[in-house]
Amino acid sequence: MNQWIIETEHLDYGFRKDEKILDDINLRVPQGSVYGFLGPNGAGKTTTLRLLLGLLRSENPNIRLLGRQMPGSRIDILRRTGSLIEQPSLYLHLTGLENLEVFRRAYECPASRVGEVLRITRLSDAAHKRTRAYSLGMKQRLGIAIALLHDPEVLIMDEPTNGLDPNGIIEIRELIRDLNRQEGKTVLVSSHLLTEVEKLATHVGIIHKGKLLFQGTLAELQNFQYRRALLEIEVDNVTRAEQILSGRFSVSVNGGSTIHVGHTKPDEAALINHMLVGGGVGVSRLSATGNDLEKLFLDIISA
Ligand SMILES: Nc1ncnc2c1ncn2[C@@H]1O[C@H](COP(=O)(O)OP(=O)(O)OP(=O)(O)O)[C@@H](O)[C@H]1O
Repeated sequence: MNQWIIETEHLDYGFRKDEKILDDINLRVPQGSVYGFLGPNGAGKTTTLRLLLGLLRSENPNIRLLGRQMPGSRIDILRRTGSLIEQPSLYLHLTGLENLEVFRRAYECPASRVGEVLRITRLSDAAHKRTRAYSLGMKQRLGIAIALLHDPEVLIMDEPTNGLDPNGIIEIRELIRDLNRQEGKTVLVSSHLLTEVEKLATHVGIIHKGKLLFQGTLAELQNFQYRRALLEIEVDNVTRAEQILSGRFSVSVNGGSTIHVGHTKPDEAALINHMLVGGGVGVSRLSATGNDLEKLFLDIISA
């Protein structure tokens, strides 16, 4: 089978004839990955995920999940795919366990699966509590538990941490990590939070205004970022600092007492500081700019 668990080829979509909400999206989600699908509000994340799941119909559906074509093999695909799009639909007057039991019967899963998904989502202790009394994070985890009932190979989640407090965000992050590493699930998860994706994803796709601006491993994204990173250094002798560093680094003087050193790797800051101080230059400030994903993301979308 193809190494891509989820794949789209030149996927376009518009809600009306003359609009393009999605423009030439070529998603490549590798088997075993946690793929962070990043983009600001309105970028087209939910629309893409709905198309993948057959919840929206494209005229030109070049979509493959698990090596099968959507929507032609929809039933087959959905048997092997779990999803949480927006809020889970729960019966609030029922307990967590009763909710799971309703869906378990509907999906015709073995009875033993309920206890397993409660354990995986760390809801065993709350199983007998009415879901009305669940926190938002617990409701999300129960939604994920429902999505896991039929033991899918792939999980597709749309902004599962939206609206959660920091603790709830950490719990969902840990759950996704466990699902990937311990349960072997490939996970496609959308988010508008770069910091979240950075902590969680092995692969990243960045979407903006319906276009996929970047796709690759997290390391590739970070390499791209380092090429753009600058070290900003405040020194007491700009001329001397430039002499010391320019044989080895790309240095520019930024007026006054500040120099910029480009193309530095994260571990080179200490070496640069050492070289300057060793050469008799006083360093009063040394900081990395453009060295976080947030900045990189802004660079990409404004390019
Ligand atoms: N049912 C619909 N009818 C018409 N336009 C829609 C519909 N659903 C979404 N859109 C539009 O499609 C674009 C992409 O929306 P989408 O929900 O896919 O973005 P998103 O990246 O998921 O953002 P958000 O996080 O805000 O949901 C937006 O401009 C949105 O207004």
